[in-house]
Amino acid sequence: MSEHAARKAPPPTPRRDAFHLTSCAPAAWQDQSTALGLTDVIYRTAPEEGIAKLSINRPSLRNAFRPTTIRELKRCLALAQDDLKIGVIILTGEGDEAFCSGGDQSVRGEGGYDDGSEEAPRLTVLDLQVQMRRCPKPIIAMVAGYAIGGGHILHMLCDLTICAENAVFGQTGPRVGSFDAGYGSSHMARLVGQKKAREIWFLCRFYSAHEAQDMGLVNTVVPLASLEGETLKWCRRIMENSPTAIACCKAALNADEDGAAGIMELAGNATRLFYLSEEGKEGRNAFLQKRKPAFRALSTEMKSCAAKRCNRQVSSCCVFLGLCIR
Ligand SMILES: CC(C)(COP(=O)(O)OP(=O)(O)OC[C@H]1O[C@@H](n2cnc3c(N)ncnc32)[C@H](O)[C@@H]1OP(=O)(O)O)[C@@H](O)C(=O)NCCC(=O)NCCSC(=O)CCC(=O)c1ccccc1C(=O)O
Repeated sequence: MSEHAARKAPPPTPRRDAFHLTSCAPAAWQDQSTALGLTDVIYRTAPEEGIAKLSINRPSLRNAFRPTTIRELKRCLALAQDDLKIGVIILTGEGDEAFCSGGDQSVRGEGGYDDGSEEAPRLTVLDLQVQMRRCPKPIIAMVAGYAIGGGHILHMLCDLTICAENAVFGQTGPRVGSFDAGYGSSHMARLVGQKKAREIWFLCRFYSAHEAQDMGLVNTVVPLASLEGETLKWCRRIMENSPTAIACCKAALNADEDGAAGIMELAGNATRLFYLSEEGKEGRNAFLQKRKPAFRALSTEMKSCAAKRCNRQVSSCCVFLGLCIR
């Protein structure tokens, strides 16, 4: 085997990781689009499996988005986020030609995109980007064909990207008089590094699926015919794991890039978990019962020393803080 081929060969799957046994079978999708009155997006769910699929439905325009598309994507993402049965969300485009070719240039007006459906034309895709970052559930981009411009940024903002061999990635902003100075720049640089990010933006070249994988833009490349099966396999594996741990991992991985808003997401998870604790509930109960809270008297008889430094019984607060009061 040549040195190059050896470098390219996928590492053997460790035997104790049964990922290769996870099913690639088609999902039993339920199409919710008609009930929701959608025109630009198809919203499907497989509730038994906990998977939702949002698909941009403008294939004749390579799935370019207009304000209506973004509004529908935001609505469907909110539905998937709030649906307790859903644990993982796929974002894709209808057809094999394109994931998304970015903003629909035919409705690009003076101050933003304007298809007559919004009061004030603006760049509503930025709201969708923030919503994707804040969604506690993993979002997987399933990319066939072109992911270009604002469409490329949407795939980058997904937590994972599974793409077909026919996928093509790139920015065209500086060619068409646009740029994304937000996540489209900072997050790209985190994914591919500063030099490569400058190359992508300054040259507006297109990159193949394997080039994108080598740059760290995508997680895996599969034959087009296997794209949905492989994506479902990743979804099913995620669904086997702890949703709270995954939500906290996502918030943690976003936190440093998202500043105070990122820390807030992570900290919100900590507060929610604290609400579930005896100590958290005691504060609420004491207020409602108009008495002084007895935080330190809680659970002393129930918990043994987590630090295993003594055989004493300690309060839940000491267990959490790792304190051992001798
Ligand atoms: C994607 C292509 C490379 C595909 O090429 P090809 O397969 O040969 O197909 P075509 O014949 O070109 O296209 C078929 C048909 O679709 C129309 N079309 C394709 N893309 C668009 C589009 N983006 N807008 C409108 N129409 C589109 C095309 O005109 C054809 O129509 P016909 O009537 O049949 O002729 C190629 O299509 C291509 O290069 N497309 C343009 C890609 C592009 O430049 N996109 C816009 C980039 S800028 C952007 O997305 C900004 C987005 C935004 O809102 C934003 C703003 C500010 C900050 C951040 C953002 C953000 O993050 O998104």
